[in-house]
Amino acid sequence: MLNLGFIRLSACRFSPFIINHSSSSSGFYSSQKQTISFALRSQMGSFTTLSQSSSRLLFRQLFEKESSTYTYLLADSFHPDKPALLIDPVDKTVDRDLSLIRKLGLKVIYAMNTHVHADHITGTGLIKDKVPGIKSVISKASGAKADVFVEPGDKITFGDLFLEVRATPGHTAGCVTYVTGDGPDQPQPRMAFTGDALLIRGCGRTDFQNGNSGQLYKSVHSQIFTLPKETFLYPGHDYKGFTVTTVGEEVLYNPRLTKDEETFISIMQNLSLAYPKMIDVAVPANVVCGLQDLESKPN
Ligand SMILES: N[C@@H](CCC(=O)N[C@@H](CSS)C(=O)NCC(=O)O)C(=O)O
Repeated sequence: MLNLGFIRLSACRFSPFIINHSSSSSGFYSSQKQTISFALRSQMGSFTTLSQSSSRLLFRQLFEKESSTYTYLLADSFHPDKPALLIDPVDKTVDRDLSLIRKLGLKVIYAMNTHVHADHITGTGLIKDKVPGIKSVISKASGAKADVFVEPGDKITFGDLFLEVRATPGHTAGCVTYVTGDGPDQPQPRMAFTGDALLIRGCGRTDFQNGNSGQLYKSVHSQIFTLPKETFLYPGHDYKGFTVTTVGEEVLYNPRLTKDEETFISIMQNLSLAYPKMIDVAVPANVVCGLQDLESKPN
């Protein structure tokens, strides 16, 4: 088990305002530790609280419109270095993302991918060119190049916060979901960055890159649906304008994954989706960290 850092406990401060994540929208700021006291929770896991601690976790959901991809920026804003990471950066929006990171005074230490993408080129290679010392991260099972290879159960630490790695294969063999830490000083409710394993009211397709519908069904059920129902789920894409969901919502309303496994496999076999337009360019680039034209550069 890899632990990429040291986790320290820290004190919490409390500020009395109301936040309702169930109606949150893109770019909303998430919190570090919402207290459970005075909380109202529905069956779907939407969550309203009348008090919360001030924000250790700085969180931004960023969008790349051509591929409808979400990139996520997370940082420990209480730590003196403000260490930050990006999940699933896109080549076309690297300058925007790095400019935001500079403006917020963050030090980005990891550029992470949930999997080898087929529809866009990762921004990781460009970011490595522009940010000295940053480390690229991907799962060992992906077979792609990176500085750090993660496996299920590993922790990725940034300041006093961390992400846990869960294997969610099926869209690709190496797909992982990054979940915020479990513990009193980690953001509550937890947040899971599901890549293309789970989409809002959908899931990743399984018809290329060693996709496997049965594996996707089992991994989502065992690694995502077992999280607390109020856990926020942030997908790698959305094609309908949605931004966030919860475990509770998807367990009730996901039109594919609420079915039994046999029906799910049949649904997936009959999706008849067009192949991603960029697949022949994107996959070869992404297995080398988006650096296919820069082979002399480090990964
Ligand atoms: N039209 C887009 C690709 C759309 C697509 O296939 N999305 C993937 C995730 S990116 S590989 C997917 O799994 N979709 C599932 C679904 O149900 O839509 C393009 O040409 O790039």
